[in-house]
Amino acid sequence: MTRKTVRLALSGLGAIGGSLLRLIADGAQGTYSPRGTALDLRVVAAVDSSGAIADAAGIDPAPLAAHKAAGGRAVDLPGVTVAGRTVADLLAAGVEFDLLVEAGPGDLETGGAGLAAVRAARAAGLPVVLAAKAPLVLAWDELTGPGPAVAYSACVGGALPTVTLLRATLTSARASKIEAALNGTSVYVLSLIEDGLSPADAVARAQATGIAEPDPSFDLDGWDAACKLVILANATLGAHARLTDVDRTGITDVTRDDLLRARATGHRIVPVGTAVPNGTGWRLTVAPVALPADHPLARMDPEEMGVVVHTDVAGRLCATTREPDAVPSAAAVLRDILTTAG
Ligand SMILES: NC(=O)C1=CN([C@@H]2O[C@H](COP(=O)(O)OP(=O)(O)OC[C@H]3O[C@@H](n4cnc5c(N)ncnc54)[C@H](OP(=O)(O)O)[C@@H]3O)[C@@H](O)[C@H]2O)C=CC1
Ligand SMILES: N[C@@H](CC=O)C(=O)O
Repeated sequence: MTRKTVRLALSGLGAIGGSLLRLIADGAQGTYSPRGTALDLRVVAAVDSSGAIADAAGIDPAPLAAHKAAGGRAVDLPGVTVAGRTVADLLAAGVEFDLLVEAGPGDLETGGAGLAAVRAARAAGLPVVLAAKAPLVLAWDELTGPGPAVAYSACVGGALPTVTLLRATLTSARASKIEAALNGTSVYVLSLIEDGLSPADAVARAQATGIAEPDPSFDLDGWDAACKLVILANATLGAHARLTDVDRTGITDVTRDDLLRARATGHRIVPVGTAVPNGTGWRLTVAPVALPADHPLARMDPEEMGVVVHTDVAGRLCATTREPDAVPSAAAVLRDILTTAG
């Protein structure tokens, strides 16, 4: 049997990065890639807002996760070498790794440190697994074009393999409409508001689970859902869409009265990203929509996300995922690591 050590650099050590470290520490990956290679995952470098650290022998993932969960800075972890501030600094310092995981914050204007890290890794010939969506949305053609692999399933609905599912379905069918409720925070927050929580308390609850973005307006104003819709449409419909193509309305104007009134008429207001053909391309919208109560996305529980694809010959496909915290998305990152590196 083939056995392989995969040296990881992990950029971003928050909800996703920390969950991933714990999954690796627990051996949750089994030890096999989908191709049957036995993999030993070794974290040899890590980056947070304090800087970049490295240890060629491997940074023990459990103590690093515990150190971060306790509010520590990566550069203060005992026994590691500090190698600058960024992934590019790691590479310039000669730190060797086989794959970059990018799980830092997203900057939708410039791509920020995340896009810079992805570019540095790929320029060095290294594949990348993304949890951060901004690099992909801003540089779709570049990151999905020639060059080292970029895997991104965690960017489009956590552990729900939306891209794989839609690509398989659309191999022999044409989509007439895609509906995607893939911003878990908005679904959760609206459910809590409907239950009587204030918007501020509902957002605080979402933040406590680890699913909300560092800046929750990224969720509440529909940016995260718009990113996911762009990625989904580009990956499965060949849409060549950009963020500016999405007609976007967030959930901040939805009141408890709106939610209760919808219920009283047999509907539920759900934040939905929709793609429908508009002649030559696709019209993309993100907005809270009053769906009939028997619609698959209206039947989701507060911790679920889901996607529905309406097709010409393959029927209507629906899939949902229940994700009460960041762990399932970290599992999606792990799945991409095993698939890419194995
Ligand atoms: N949370 C979730 O459920 C999901 C999140 N994502 C995406 O994953 C990414 C991370 O999300 P999440 O873990 O929740 O976010 P967190 O805010 O929990 O963590 C962000 C991490 O990035 C670090 N960071 C900040 N600036 C930099 C920088 N310049 N270089 C490297 N690291 C930096 C932070 O450092 P420090 O610890 O020092 O503050 C922190 O460790 C986001 O892009 C998000 O959209 C995708 C799927 C699901
Ligand atoms: N903030 C996002 C996290 C995953 O992408 C969400 O709420 O779905």
